[in-house]
Amino acid sequence: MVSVLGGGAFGTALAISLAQKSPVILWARAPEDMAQNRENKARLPGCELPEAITVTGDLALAIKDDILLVAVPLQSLRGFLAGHADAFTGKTIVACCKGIELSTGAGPATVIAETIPSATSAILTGPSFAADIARGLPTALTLACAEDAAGARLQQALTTANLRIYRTTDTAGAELGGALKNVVAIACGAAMGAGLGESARAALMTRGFAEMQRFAAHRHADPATLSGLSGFGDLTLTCTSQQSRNYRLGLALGSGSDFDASTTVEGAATARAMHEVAVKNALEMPITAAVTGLLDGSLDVKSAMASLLNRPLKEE
Ligand SMILES: NC(=O)c1ccc[n+]([C@@H]2O[C@H](COP(=O)([O-])OP(=O)(O)OC[C@H]3O[C@@H](n4cnc5c(N)ncnc54)[C@H](O)[C@@H]3O)[C@@H](O)[C@H]2O)c1
Ligand SMILES: O=P(O)(O)OC[C@H](O)CO
Repeated sequence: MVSVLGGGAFGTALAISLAQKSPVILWARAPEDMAQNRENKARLPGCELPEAITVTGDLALAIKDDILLVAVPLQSLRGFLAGHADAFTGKTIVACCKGIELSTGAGPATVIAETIPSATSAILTGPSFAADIARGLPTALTLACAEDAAGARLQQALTTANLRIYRTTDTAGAELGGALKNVVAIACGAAMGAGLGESARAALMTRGFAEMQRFAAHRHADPATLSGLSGFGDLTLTCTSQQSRNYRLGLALGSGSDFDASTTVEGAATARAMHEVAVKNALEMPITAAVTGLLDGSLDVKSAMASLLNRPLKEE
C-alpha cells in the first residue's frame, strides 16, 4: 500500500488518484476537518475524498506502508524527515515537492539521501495541477529514481487510469527541472502583470530554459531530462496558466497587486537558492538574478526587463 504524507493540495490530489486502485492513507498535520467533511476545503475545495482514503494525523500509522509519498513544501522536507528519521528507516520515500533548499542548494532527492541514507529515494514531478489530477483529467508525470528496478516498481504502483507515469534514473535532472521552472514562471507572470506582452513572455520562457539547462549542466544532469515532462513540460504549463501560484505571484509583482503570503510558492526560495549557487560558481543566470531582485524589492519589473535587454549582445 501507498501512504501520502502531507495534506495540502498536491498530497490530497495524489491520494484521490491512487484511491482508484487501492486503499490509501493520507496523513495531515491537521486532519480533523478533512476527515469529518471528506473534502480538503482549505487547499483543494470541491473534490470529494473517496471512501478508500483514510485521513489520519497518526504518523506512525501512515509510515507503516512501504511506499511513502511526501508532499510537504521543499523547504520543510529536511526538517520533516529528520524529525521522524527512525520511522523512515529503510522505506521508499518519494518526494512530491519542487525546489532547491535555501540553506544547502540541494534538491529533494539529495535531501532524502542526506537525512535518511537507508531509504530508497525517488521524486515525482512534472506538469500537473492538483485540481486536474483530483478531477481525473489526463496527466503525465516523471518518476525519477536512481535505482531503476525500484523506479519501475514505483512507476507501476503510482500509475492510474488518468495519470501516466514515465520514469528516469536521472534524479538530478528531474529535481532541477521542477525547481527551476518555478523561477521562470515568476518572471513570466511579472512580465504579463506589467503589461509587457506575450512576446516578452516567450523570450523569458526560452532564455529561462537556457538558464535551466546551464544550471543542470553544472550539476551533471542529463540534458534530455530537461527537455522532458519535468523540465520543458512543466515550464510550459507553469509559465502560461493562472492556476500556477508561482505565475500568480509574478502577476501580482508585475501589476503591483496584493498576494496572499500564506500561499505555497516554491519558486521564491528557490530563486534565492539558485542565485546564490550561480554567483558562487560564476553561472550566467540573469533571469534568476532579476527574479531575486523583484522578490527582495530591489528591482521593479520595467528596470528588470531593461537590465535583461541591455546586456551585451551574444550568440544564441
Ligand atoms: N498544488 C499543485 O498543483 C502541485 C502540483 C505539483 C507539485 N506540487 C508540489 O507539491 C508540494 C506541496 O505543495 P501543495 O500544493 O500541496 O501546497 P499546499 O500549500 O497546498 O500544502 C502544503 C502542505 O504541507 C504541509 N506542511 C508544511 N510544512 C510541513 C511540515 N513541516 N510538516 C508537515 N506538513 C507540513 C501543510 O500543512 C500543508 O498541508 C510543493 O513542492 C509543490 O511544488 C504542487
Ligand atoms: O501552483 P504552482 O506554481 O506551484 O505549480 C504547480 C505545479 O508545479 C505545476 O506543475
